[in-house]
Amino acid sequence: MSTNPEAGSGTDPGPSPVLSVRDLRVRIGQSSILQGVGFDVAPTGTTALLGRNGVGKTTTVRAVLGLLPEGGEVTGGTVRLDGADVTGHRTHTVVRRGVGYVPEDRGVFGSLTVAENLALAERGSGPHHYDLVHDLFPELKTRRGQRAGTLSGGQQQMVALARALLNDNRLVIVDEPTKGLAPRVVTEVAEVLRRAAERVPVLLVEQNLAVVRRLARDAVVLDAGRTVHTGDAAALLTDRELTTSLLGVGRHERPGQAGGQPGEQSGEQSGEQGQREHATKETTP
Ligand SMILES: Nc1ncnc2c1ncn2[C@@H]1O[C@H](COP(=O)(O)OP(=O)(O)OP(=O)(O)O)[C@@H](O)[C@H]1O
Repeated sequence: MSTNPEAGSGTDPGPSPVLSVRDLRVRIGQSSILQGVGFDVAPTGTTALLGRNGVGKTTTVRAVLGLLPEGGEVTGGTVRLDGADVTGHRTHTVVRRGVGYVPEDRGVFGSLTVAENLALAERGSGPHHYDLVHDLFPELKTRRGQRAGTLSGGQQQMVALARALLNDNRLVIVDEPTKGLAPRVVTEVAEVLRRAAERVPVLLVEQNLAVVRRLARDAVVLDAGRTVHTGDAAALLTDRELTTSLLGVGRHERPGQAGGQPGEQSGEQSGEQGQREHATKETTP
C-alpha cells in the first residue's frame, strides 16, 4: 500500500499503465478543485477511484476526458494515455484514442430502442464489437427492439456499458454506476461490470464499498482534491484504520453529512446484502 500520491498501484511497476495521471490540477471559476491528483490505471482489471462526497472524483474523470464544465480548466499536471500526453485535449481527441465513458446518468436515450442506442454509439468506421456486446449481454440482443426507457436500472446500465464496449476502447471510465439503485439491481450492475472488466480495463468511480470489494484490484483515494492513497483495493478495504481515516467508514454521522459514505456498512458485510438502499426507485427486471 502507498500513501504517495505520485505512486502507481503497488510496489511492482508491472506492465505500463493505460492511463497515467500526475499532479493534476483543475480550477473551476475561482475555486481550486483538484490540487494534485496522481494515479495509474493498470492495463487489465478494475481500478477504483474512491473518496468521500465532493473530493473531486467526477472532476478528475471529466478532466481526463476534456469534459470540464464551463469555467473549468486544467492548470497543471499531466494526463497520459498509453504514454501519449493528452492533457487538456478536447473530448473527441481523447475518445478517439480509445476511451469509453459511462457517465453517472448513464447517457442512455430513453425514447430510443436498445438497437438505436447502440447504433448511435458506433464510432467511425469501426470495428464495432456487436459480437462481444451480445456475448457479454445476451439480453440486449433479445431486447433490441425495446425502448431503453422501459428497461430496469440494471438493464440500462448494460446498454450504457455496451455503448462503451462497442468500440475499440483501451479504457472504459464508469462514474458511480450503482448510485440510486436498489440492492438487487446493484448486484446485477456489479456482475455486468465484472464481465466488462474481463475485456477492457475499467476506471470505476464508486461509493459502494461492497461493489469495490467485489470488482477492484487497485484503489485510488482522493481527499480534498488530492490523491491521498494508492494501492491494493482488498488491503485497503480490510484495513479499518485506513477506511475510517480515508473514507469515513464507521464514523457516526448524520445522513447527508459531507463525510458520509454510501454503502459504507456494506464493507463489513458479505455480498451485497448490507448495501444501503438509495432513495431513487428503480424498476426491477
Ligand atoms: N461546475 C462546478 N462549479 C463549481 N464547483 C464545482 C462544479 N462541479 C463540481 N464542483 C465542486 O468541485 C468539488 C468536487 O466535485 P466532484 O463532483 O468532482 O466530487 P466527487 O468526489 O465526484 O463527489 P460526489 O461523490 O458527490 O459525486 C465539489 O466541491 C463541487 O462542489
